Amino acid sequence: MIRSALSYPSKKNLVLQCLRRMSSLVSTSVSEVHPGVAHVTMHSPPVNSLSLSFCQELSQNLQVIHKDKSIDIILLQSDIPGIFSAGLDIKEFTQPKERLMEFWTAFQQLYIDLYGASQTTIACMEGSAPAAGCMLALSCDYRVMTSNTKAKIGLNESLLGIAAPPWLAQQMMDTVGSRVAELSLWRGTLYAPEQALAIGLVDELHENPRERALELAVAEFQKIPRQARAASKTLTRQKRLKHFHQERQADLEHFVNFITQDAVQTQLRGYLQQLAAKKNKK
Ligand SMILES: CCCCC/C=C\C/C=C\C/C=C/C(=O)SCCNC(=O)CCNC(=O)[C@H](O)C(C)(C)COP(=O)(O)OP(=O)(O)OC[C@H]1O[C@@H](n2cnc3c(N)ncnc32)[C@H](O)[C@@H]1OP(=O)(O)O
Repeated sequence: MIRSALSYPSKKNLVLQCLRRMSSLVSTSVSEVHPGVAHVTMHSPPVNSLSLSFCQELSQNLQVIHKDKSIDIILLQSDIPGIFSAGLDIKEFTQPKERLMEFWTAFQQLYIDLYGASQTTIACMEGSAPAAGCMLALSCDYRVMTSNTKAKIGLNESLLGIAAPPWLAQQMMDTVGSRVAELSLWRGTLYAPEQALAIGLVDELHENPRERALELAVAEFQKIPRQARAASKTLTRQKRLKHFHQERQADLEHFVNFITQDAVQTQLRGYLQQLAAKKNKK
């Protein structure tokens, strides 16, 4: 589905046009909402879970935007009410080895494309962001979350019988500090907005995260010279990315070995059943 949210007469932008054509196939759309500011909107019902194709598409869109010098701020959002992203598509974890490898490689690439973006990125969270949904938010430079207490954010992997990969755990540590991250990781805590703000997992709460993110982008962030924003990001993220590239293959092997264990597969099937049971009770 294509979003044509061009709300002002912008100059012809071939890259964005190309993105819109690509986006018409699947579940992300890109639109320029203000000069230099692009919305990347996730719309993969019911819950924006990150399947192989969704990861690949989001990455592709980000890669095209990275090359577009006219865009210097990306606002990542969802158009599904109450949901930012439910994290990785759990059904992907039960696939054969070849597919698991492709899936994890696409997820790693998404991390590189979002965390490593030279543009300023803002996560506009109007709903929940568990696990890899939280990874998307942590990879952005700034996080605005709804104040609606139904929304939750955090790394709940342990409750599925798995653990976050080291690079995601590191993002959490970098954001909230080692001890809070450590407790959050083993407890699998999902935080309500006020709690998330209190520990620094999000930067702001707002009734309307999209409106606030656009205001921040235009009134505050665009006033800081673009090259200075990008250089500051490099200071804090380059070392992490370099390490990630060195460990990427080992991370892939570790994931496949871990996720294919019988005990882990049993836990994951149980978790999927819990989700289905919860839905049937509604
Ligand atoms: C050191 C070891 C390293 C090795 C690494 C190993 C593993 C990788 C580890 C970590 C990386 C990241 C992992 C993940 O992201 S795992 C996913 C975690 N996500 C969740 O736990 C979220 C689960 N979902 C929910 O809590 C809720 O659905 C929601 C998001 C709060 C929304 O609630 P709502 O009430 O609106 O919807 P429903 O619950 O009714 O769901 C609707 C529909 O969607 C299906 N669904 C929900 N979430 C997922 C999902 N993540 N994947 C696949 N499907 C999902 C749900 O089952 C319903 O489906 P149905 O067919 O019944 O309509």
